[in-house]
Amino acid sequence: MDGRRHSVDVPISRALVALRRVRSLRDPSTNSLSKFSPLVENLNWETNSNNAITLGFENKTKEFVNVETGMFDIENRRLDDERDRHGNGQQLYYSRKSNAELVSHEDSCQDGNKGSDPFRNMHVEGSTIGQPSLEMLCANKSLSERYCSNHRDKGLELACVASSTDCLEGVGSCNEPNEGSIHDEMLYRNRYSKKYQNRKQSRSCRSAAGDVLSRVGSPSLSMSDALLGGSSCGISLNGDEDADALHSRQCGCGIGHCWSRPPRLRESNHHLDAEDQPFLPAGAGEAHTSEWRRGCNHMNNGVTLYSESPRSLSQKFRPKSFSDLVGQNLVARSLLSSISNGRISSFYLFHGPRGTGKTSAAKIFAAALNCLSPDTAKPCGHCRECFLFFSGKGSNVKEVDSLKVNKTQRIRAIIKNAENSVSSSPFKVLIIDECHLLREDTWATFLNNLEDISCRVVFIMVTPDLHKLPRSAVSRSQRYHFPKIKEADVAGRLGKICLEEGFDFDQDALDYIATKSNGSLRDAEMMLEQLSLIGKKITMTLVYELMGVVSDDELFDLLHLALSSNTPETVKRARELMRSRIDPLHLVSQLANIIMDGLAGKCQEEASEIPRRLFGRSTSEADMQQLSHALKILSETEKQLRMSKNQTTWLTVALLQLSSVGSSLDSNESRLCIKTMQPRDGDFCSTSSTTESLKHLVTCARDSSESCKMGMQGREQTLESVWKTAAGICESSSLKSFLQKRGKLLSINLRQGLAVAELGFYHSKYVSKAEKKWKVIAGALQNALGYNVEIRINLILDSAGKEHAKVKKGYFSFSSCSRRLHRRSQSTTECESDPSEKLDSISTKPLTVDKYVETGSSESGSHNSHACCIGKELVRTIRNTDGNALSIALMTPKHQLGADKYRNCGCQDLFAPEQGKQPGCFPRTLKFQKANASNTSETIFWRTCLENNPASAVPHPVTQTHFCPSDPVVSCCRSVNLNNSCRNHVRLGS
Ligand SMILES: Nc1ncnc2c1ncn2[C@@H]1O[C@H](COP(=O)(O)OP(=O)(O)OP(=O)(O)O)[C@@H](O)[C@H]1O
Ligand SMILES: [Zn+2]
Repeated sequence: MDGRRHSVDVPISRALVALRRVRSLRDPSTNSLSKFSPLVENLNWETNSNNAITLGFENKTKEFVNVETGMFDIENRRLDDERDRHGNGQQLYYSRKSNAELVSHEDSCQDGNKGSDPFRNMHVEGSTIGQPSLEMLCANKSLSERYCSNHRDKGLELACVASSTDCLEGVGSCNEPNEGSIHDEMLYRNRYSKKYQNRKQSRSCRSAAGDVLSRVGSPSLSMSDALLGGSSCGISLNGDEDADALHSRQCGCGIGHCWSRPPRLRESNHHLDAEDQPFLPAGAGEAHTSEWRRGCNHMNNGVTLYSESPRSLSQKFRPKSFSDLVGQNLVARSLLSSISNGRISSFYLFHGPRGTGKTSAAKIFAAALNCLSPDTAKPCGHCRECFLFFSGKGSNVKEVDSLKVNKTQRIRAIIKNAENSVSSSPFKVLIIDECHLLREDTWATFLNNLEDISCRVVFIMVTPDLHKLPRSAVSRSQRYHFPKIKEADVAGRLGKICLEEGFDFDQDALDYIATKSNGSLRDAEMMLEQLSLIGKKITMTLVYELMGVVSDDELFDLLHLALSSNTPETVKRARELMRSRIDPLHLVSQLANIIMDGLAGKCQEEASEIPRRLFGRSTSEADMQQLSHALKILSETEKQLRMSKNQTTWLTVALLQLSSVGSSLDSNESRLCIKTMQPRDGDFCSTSSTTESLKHLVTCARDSSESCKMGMQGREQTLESVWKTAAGICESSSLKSFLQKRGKLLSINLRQGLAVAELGFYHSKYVSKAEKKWKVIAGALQNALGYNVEIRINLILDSAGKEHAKVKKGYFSFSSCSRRLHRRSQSTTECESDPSEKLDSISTKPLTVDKYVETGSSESGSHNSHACCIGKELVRTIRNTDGNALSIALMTPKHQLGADKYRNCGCQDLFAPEQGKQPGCFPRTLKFQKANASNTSETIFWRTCLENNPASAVPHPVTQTHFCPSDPVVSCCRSVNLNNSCRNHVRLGS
């Protein structure tokens, strides 16, 4: 029997009993299982053919993997060796014992539990653990049949099919009198998992065995896990406040001094060597080991080491060799050749987008560094080092939680321990994932020590955010960039996975997933997994449904309607889509993608079809312009949608604007519209496409062209619907009906997150009523739009300058005052980002029309000529930088008033005193000073931009209001700079 593995066929219940006994073998003096740790470590489980599980108490052995069977094959050697050293100086030996001795051992254990220390005088040697003895130990033999099944057929080394409760029943029958049952233990642990953490420290041995046992009860338990319950704890948790749940599962051994035991049989017991020295200091944390192991049952060579099934496709198909790494050939080649050339650096930095294989590559590289194979294809997966690594038993490679090493002492200790623990293995490798989370001082300590680190210690830091790392760290590392994985590679990998997993699929669907994965193979695998769980064939429709995106056909349809200004249908279709499933943000990005493809069609053959599908004919330069304009609008809209609560409305607004530039249906007329929009020096200067479009929206309202009318219809609808929504939000029903009947939303102008809403009321008394309720109205609009709102309340006059009950379409509105409502958070940010916005945010106070200054300008022929396209009469309002209306200029002879009016209010003609001109007679260049204005920056200039008299232009001070009556749209530019171009502007009327 010597030199053979000693395994006995024993039903699982008995095995549990045996383990339970082990659990009960605490050293009463130290509450530690240390003396028996080898017993636990060397438990060997196997299935046998008669529905039983073999439990073997092994001696320390020389072990290797039998590649054919995929099993551990352990050559037992008698270990007449000192296994442990008890605290009282007595030595504990064990190897084989007669059954009788074993029984007495058990008895003594029980005795021990009753108070005496059974180990003190124990000397177990040369005994054979046999079935009879275990049967004697097992209280309930019949349970064994229930709990065990033959898993060899399934290629599993060990899996207990019994539920954990069942297993516990069996165990329960063997409860020691003075120990809580495992059931209790688990309940306790479940309920008080936190407390358990602390408790664990004091009674680590007991919980360790408990761990082993509880995991035996789990259907997903792997043999290796059971074995690793002890051996995987490369980190001693003793005294570590950071002990985490992972450790409660993994590091069950709690055998504090198993690390400090002097190494024996170094060559033959490699994985024990690993434990000889704590590679990491207490609390450094070891992460993901179990995850790594979980994925290890699909090694390249087909060796199945673990029966536990991986939790996800990602885990299952985690690359185990450089050849498994997809799309990172350059990195793989470089790392391999550094190994073959023996040029190993002590600090590697793997960076790149998420899910591109950085962590996997780090592990593969670590394994390759220690691989003993003479081949260049490393890691081989066969040699002892590879086995230890992939089985999770080795301790030469550690993955460290960056949050847990984030202390100067810790990182120092890690380095020190790594140095000290260098053993027969070529390298000690530390992988620190998410290393951008390390603090500056941790980095500093690390870098300071880097020079002195042994050449056999290798650090691999992994991060997706290189820019968050200190420059000094980056420059001292061997840097490897992991680029996004190409779509074709992702699709190829998905195809392989599908074939291997037996999924039914359409290649189109996989291609689409690849496109959507943004170069992250993990994202693609996750998506594939979700789709596979639906249990149908993986098709495009399924992908669309799951992703909440619309099909290309639907997209083309919608885009075609929008671009051809088919307003009613566009609105209808957009609503349908958004009502059904689509996320507006998704839709915007899909539309943008199609347009980009269409624009790329000029150079890409396959994409050239897109404009054709959109415009229904071969495309012109104008179409391309329209597409690029549409793209701008969509990109603006995307930003707005992120801030908006009312995404559907804004998306509809955006769609209706897509046709606003150079509609292919009616490009000439449309260009007319655009022409009126062209900003000139000193006029509008916003480059925002949305603002442009909204200007256009307003401009088109006055334009009689057919295409503009079509667009107008949609815009009116949208404004109406926004107004309706806003009115609906008002609580008071009288206000609701007042707003609906007496007012309307004339325009909305978006500007840097602020929606300037022009409201029109048909009578001055309504205007004053609206004035009184401005806060409620602004609040309602803010809710409806999801923006900070500035409202401008306008009196709508008819063409004869009279107030009237109903406004005619296309007529001009007159500004009277302005209010602004800011959401606090946004206004703060805006103020910080843009000084000019500070001025805006000041005006959160109610604003009043402080002075009306009327001035005649009859001699200005250009006024009238331009006014004709907006109505016969024109009133212009001048506002100060706060948006307060300072003056209103009525531009018709009928309303001409003498200069005395404005003189009365503190305004004066700029040149009149010097040039002897009568105030009011020189309307081209006038200076209005706000009454009682103490701050000269509030000086407002009103300049008529008569092209035939440029000399009338005054030099612009830094802050001024600039009117340009030659523009049919009344404009007020604030904060005009010296170059005569606006930094900011407000539209006063439309
Ligand atoms: N290049 C790749 N080749 C093969 N599989 C990959 C690759 N990249 C990612 N994967 C898959 O994605 C999973 C996660 O990969 P990994 O953790 O290595 O990515 P990562 O770049 O480190 O991501 P993160 O930065 O989020 O940690 C792997 O288990 C594997 O299934
Ligand atoms: Zn190897």
